[in-house]
Amino acid sequence: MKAEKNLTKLRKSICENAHRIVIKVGSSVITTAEGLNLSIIAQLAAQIASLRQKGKEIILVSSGAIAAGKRKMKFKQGHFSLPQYQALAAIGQGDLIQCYERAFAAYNQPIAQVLLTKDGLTQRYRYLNARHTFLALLRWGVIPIVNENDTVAVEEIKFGDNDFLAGLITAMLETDLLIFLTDINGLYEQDPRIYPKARRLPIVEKIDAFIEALGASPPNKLGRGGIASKIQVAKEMTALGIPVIMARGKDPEVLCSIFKGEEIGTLFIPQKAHLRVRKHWLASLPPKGKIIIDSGAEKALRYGGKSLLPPGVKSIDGEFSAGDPVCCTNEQGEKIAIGLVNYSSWEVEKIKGLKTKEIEKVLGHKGYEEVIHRDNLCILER
Ligand SMILES: Nc1ncnc2c1ncn2[C@@H]1O[C@H](COP(=O)(O)OP(=O)(O)O)[C@@H](O)[C@H]1O
Ligand SMILES: N[C@@H](CCC(=O)OP(=O)(O)O)C(=O)O
Repeated sequence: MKAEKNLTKLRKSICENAHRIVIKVGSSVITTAEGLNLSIIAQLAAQIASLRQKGKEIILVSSGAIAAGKRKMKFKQGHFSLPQYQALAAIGQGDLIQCYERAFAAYNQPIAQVLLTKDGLTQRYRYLNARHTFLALLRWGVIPIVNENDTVAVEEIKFGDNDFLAGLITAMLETDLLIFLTDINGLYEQDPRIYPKARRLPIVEKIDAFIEALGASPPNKLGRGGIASKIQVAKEMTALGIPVIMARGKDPEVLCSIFKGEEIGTLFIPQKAHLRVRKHWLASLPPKGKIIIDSGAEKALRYGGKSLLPPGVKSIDGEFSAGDPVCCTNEQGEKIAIGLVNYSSWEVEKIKGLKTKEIEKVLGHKGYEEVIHRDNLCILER
């Protein structure tokens, strides 16, 4: 009873404090065998509009273009080649966005269509452009409605594309919460299609081997990645400190219930303090010294989310102890990041430019591979 009460409290506090939220809607939620399910779309729009009115920032990642394309072309279920799926997505995307446009217009809620590819986001300037565009939309109170740009995304269309895309956007925008709306009320301890008596897991504290093994079940006909991609993304997000909720999107009040803290679906608990909060704190620390890094390390830190390793260190400035905050700059003196350093200044002086495996030989001990671990680094915006 006490545990239940605590769980409700936890859910409530996560949802109440979540300001920026990514909601991913699977094809299984908004489509039927005949095409798009307009009443479900209307239902979701009503709930999302009410979250907006409460001041929440929402990014909606929605599948459904392929199903809409099939309806338009009057194709029955059948087998399609990859280019045909891509063509169907291109045909259906317009319809999908039109349906959302109409549904949100009822609440005077502006929306924007954003088509992305995962690999596009790994390129530095595209990543930054996408981030800035999203932030501009959110500042204007617009709901970005995102889908994979299926025409160019060959690999992605085959496996869990939008689940991963939702994860990428969640991390890119330092979102407070990711919600997967799918056709089932959360994660079950066994595949419920095979074991109808399987129990739902209301909470997952850690994504361990048992939870990961649940991902072995194949997706439904309409879905792409199935439960596996959701578990994988939940693992990545909770490691960043972002909670994830998985629930049934067709339940008429699903989002309202989630935000009331009701015990529905599965809550994946974050593994540490929210990245944004922690990084905010890091950025506020007065640096004790300076580490000058080369252009390869600058790129790895800024755009790769990587740790700072000894080979990337060119020189140091000032004296600091292990655990102190230090500022990383490039060779032109531009500040790149602030982080908590694993080694003292004299140790960094000795291991700078070396390969990681040489640390022990030079220092006589190797506590860490990284000079600064990425979890302890806050990249400064340009
Ligand atoms: N352990 C499990 N718990 C919950 N659902 C599971 C499990 N194993 C397999 N599934 C299936 O995964 C499906 C959800 O994945 P998917 O079809 O890809 O949805 P979406 O279209 O929302 O991305 C559910 O319908 C469910 O039948
Ligand atoms: N981009 C495709 C979605 C593919 C996809 O990820 O589907 P799902 O597993 O249902 O989220 C479409 O719009 O149909």
